[in-house]
Amino acid sequence: KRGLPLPPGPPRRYITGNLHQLPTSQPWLKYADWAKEHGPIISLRVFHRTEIILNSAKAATDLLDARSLIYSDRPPSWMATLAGRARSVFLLSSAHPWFSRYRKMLHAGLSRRTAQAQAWRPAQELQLGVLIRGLAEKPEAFVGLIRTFVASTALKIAYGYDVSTDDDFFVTLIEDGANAMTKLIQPFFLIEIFPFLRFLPAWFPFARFKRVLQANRKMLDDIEIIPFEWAKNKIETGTHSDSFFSQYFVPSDSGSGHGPHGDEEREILKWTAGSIYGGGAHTTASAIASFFLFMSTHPTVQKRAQDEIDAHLCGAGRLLTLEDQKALPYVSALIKEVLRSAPVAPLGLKHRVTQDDVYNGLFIPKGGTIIANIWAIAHDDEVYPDPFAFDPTRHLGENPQRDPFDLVIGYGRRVCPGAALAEDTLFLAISNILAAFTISKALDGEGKETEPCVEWRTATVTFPLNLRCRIVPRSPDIIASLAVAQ
Ligand code: HEM
Repeated sequence: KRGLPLPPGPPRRYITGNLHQLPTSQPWLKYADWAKEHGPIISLRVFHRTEIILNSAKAATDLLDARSLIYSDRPPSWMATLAGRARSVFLLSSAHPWFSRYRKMLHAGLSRRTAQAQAWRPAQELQLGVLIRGLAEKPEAFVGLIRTFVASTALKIAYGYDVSTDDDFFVTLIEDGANAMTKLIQPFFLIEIFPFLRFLPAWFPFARFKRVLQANRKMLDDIEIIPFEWAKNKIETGTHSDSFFSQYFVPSDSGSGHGPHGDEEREILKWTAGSIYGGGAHTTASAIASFFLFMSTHPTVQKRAQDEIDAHLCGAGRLLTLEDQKALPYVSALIKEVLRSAPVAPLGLKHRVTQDDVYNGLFIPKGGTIIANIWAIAHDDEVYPDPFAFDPTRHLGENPQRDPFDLVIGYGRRVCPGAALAEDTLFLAISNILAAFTISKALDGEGKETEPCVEWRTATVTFPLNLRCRIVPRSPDIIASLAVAQ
């Protein structure tokens, strides 16, 4: 195998490889350009590390899905290990004995088919009411309202916790911890290339990362520990409400839970419950925010979706529920088109291959990092003709184009365990926002429409940049029905 060529890619320098060419802004665009030049699978080298980027759905599913047994590991992150986060759901090695236990627990707790998942409906619908009322009262604050909606949904489902205000204690705790982690990892990336640096003593001049880590360690640990202790206390005092946490913490002999039996199971519950906010909040917020942007730029699409909803509701001023989904195919197609046009995680999360492999005559070396360029896959004109047109009808009819949902939620044994929950939350939020409001371009000081910025932030989970819209109520009935329900 080792005699075969690596996937092609841009020319490298002798020692540093492609380091000088790594794009710092929206790297998925540059990778897609390189794929046009070199083919759908490209490789980059940074010092001695190889990164393989898969830019087509076929390559991603052939390798990450069909050969998932060897393609589902994560590249080790020394900074994350030093920060005590190597056991987080997102980073845990697929070879670790806890890996399948995490996956099983999340699958059972979040999958749509289980009875447990039905228990999340009231939480989703309650938070939805808060969102719609908030949009009616303070439309200019819509970005904050979206963030509160997803945070409240995630924390209610994970721990049974009610988010109270905009500066909620748990949300601030988790967000500050996650921001600190991002800031910690980026500037010290050399430790990932030269792991021996981790042995430097903290006082050593080049070991500033160790001192910074030590200073932040407690804040990072608190992300999972404080909600864990809060939820545990609620159960012990009999004041809890049903949640993912309570289902696994309440003892199995009580008849209502699956109770953890020891320290190890509690530790597993700590990480899995923590991953619901970590995996679900920013991703769902990103998709809802992109929906607002596309509605402001595509009034005809918005009108067609609203007409479909109005015809279905026949004047009944009520909230739409998941039972209405089947009757609203255009709205469902619109949601797919949002996820395709603006993939929430344009490069997914990195995988690692655990054995030497060969694909189409190309050598994929053991230990190589594998990246699915989800953005390129979702904009591949062989799968989605005219890929930059925002057109929900591509997902309708007898021969719909490939369902983007299957391509944007990751691959193989790492596929997103919250996908069904995300799909339900997005349907509830988007269909009801369309029923109750019309979204258009923001107005300037003279009352004229301004052109929106159609760009997304460079991050693992992206978000529209400088998002501004005008939101006007169109169904006072729906908003009023919420007040009555309250
Ligand atoms: C629009 C919404 C969402 C999108 C597009 C999305 C997408 C993704 C992607 C691309 C991955 C990486 C998979 C891979 O490595 O191949 C992932 C992982 C993950 N997602 Fe989601 N996600 C969404 C919502 C959610 C929700 C609501 C939750 C939790 C309730 C969640 C929890 C997770 C977790 C825990 C992982 C890590 C899985 C692992 O490493 O084994 N996600 N998601």
